[in-house]
Amino acid sequence: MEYRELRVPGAWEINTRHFGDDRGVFLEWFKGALFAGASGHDFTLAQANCSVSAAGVLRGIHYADVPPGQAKYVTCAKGAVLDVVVDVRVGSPTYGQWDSVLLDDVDRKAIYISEGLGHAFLSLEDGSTVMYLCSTPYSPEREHEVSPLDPAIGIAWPTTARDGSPLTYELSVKDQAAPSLADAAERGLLPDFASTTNWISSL
Ligand SMILES: Cc1cn([C@H]2C[C@H](O)[C@@H](COP(=O)(O)OP(=O)(O)O[C@H]3O[C@@H](C)C(=O)[C@@H](O)[C@H]3O)O2)c(=O)[nH]c1=O
Repeated sequence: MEYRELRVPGAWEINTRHFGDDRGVFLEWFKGALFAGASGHDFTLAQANCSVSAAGVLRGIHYADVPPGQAKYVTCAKGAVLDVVVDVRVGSPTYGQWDSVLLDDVDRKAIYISEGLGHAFLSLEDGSTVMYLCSTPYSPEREHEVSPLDPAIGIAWPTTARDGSPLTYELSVKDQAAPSLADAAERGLLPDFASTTNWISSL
């Protein structure tokens, strides 16, 4: 396994090692001790999620109030998604910046998104199946969203699917109504960088 910190500090790309044989393939996509050693983040599993999305489905940008926040360790078991991390931590040196990792059933990478960061993904194929481990249980009243199409963030979402066909973005009603990053900041909805990093280092 190889770990690479992304342009947004607190987010990592994880490259997995594949063992292929006549039966198919085997791989480890999460190893707690190795990951903690590489990243300094001691990930404790509280919940595991799965979502299945048609091509063009765009979920996010989502984040949870810190503390405790919700760290996520994400992979794509089937299909392909462009997975994006956005720095929504007010006061962060990389505030408003984003980075992405292609998660698919070929490279079988994973991405880690620490507490206080925004997370979104776009499905590039029908039936894309995203599996993610969460550090805290779902708490709807503590979960927030920022528009994934906010031009000030400027995420370069792909316009074509894996097979080259054009994509029409499909967002939930909640995500369609999500504020811009600037609006969320003005309304005091965003995590604070200093308290987030203090909280993580106390874990
Ligand atoms: C996220 C979540 C949703 N739900 C329910 C609430 C709702 O009825 C239904 C669909 O929820 P949502 O529309 O919020 O699902 P979705 O838009 O897929 O939300 C997810 O997006 C990605 C980008 C993330 O990072 C996740 O943490 C999560 O926020 O599932 C749970 O029961 N548990 C959960 O952990």
